[in-house]
Amino acid sequence: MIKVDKLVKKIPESTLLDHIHMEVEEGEFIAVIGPSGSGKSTLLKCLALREKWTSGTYIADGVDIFANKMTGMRKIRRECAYIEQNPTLYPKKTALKNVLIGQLYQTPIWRMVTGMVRSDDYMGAMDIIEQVGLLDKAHAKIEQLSGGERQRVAIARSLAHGAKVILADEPVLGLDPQSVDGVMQHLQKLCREQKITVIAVIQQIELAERFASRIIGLEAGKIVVDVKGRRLTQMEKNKIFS
Ligand SMILES: Nc1ncnc2c1ncn2[C@@H]1O[C@H](COP(=O)(O)OP(=O)(O)OP(=O)(O)O)[C@@H](O)[C@H]1O
Repeated sequence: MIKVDKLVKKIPESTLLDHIHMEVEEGEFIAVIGPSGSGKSTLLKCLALREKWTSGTYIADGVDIFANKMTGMRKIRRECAYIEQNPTLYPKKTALKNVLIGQLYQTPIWRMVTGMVRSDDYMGAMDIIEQVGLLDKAHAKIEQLSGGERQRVAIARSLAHGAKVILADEPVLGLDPQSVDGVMQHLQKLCREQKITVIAVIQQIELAERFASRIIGLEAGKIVVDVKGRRLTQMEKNKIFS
């Protein structure tokens, strides 16, 4: 579904990503791990086209993104959602309103201007809120929600926006253990049940092993470990955190 080949990201002083090759299937839950400064966030931003690539090829669902610039970029913008650590949400609006705002991207302009919400938009947003386990918080304002719940609203908003791939940058950093499990469980469920693809930067190896279907280890901008469906060996951990 996604094929990245020879992705290089350079800045004048150094090479941040060095010949990254990855093939990602629909419904995979990939945890990207690695030491600080190894290029994890840069990788996610490059996949979301928030960072310019120095070179490389990027194919999504058979579309060569850089060869078909306009359609390719539109496809990535629409289908690949980048979720920051502290996602920007409207604090005074409810979880439902925030998700509906995501959905409005797919709504005709006149509806956005008039603010008219169709009942099927409302139902769709509620369905998505249910998928991330926040039905009981749908009418709560963002400022009343915990960090983990806000993360889940951001995930729901990107799904409402039509995302098929969620690129989450440290979605559980700084959350309490219960919220960490809640966010990870819901990401896992989206992959398994909705065939959403998740690529998330996860700092703790134990969490990556418990929830992700695949672990990619980065070190100095290179993929040094790529394993599916199993724990890391001590040797693999040493390779990443040498
Ligand atoms: N736009 C930029 N200009 C200059 N240096 C950058 C830029 N973006 C990232 N870097 C540097 O590139 C390296 C990789 O950054 P990145 O944020 O991708 O690492 P990371 O693995 O996500 O780190 P952390 O775990 O600390 O968040 C770092 O040394 C960072 O300082």
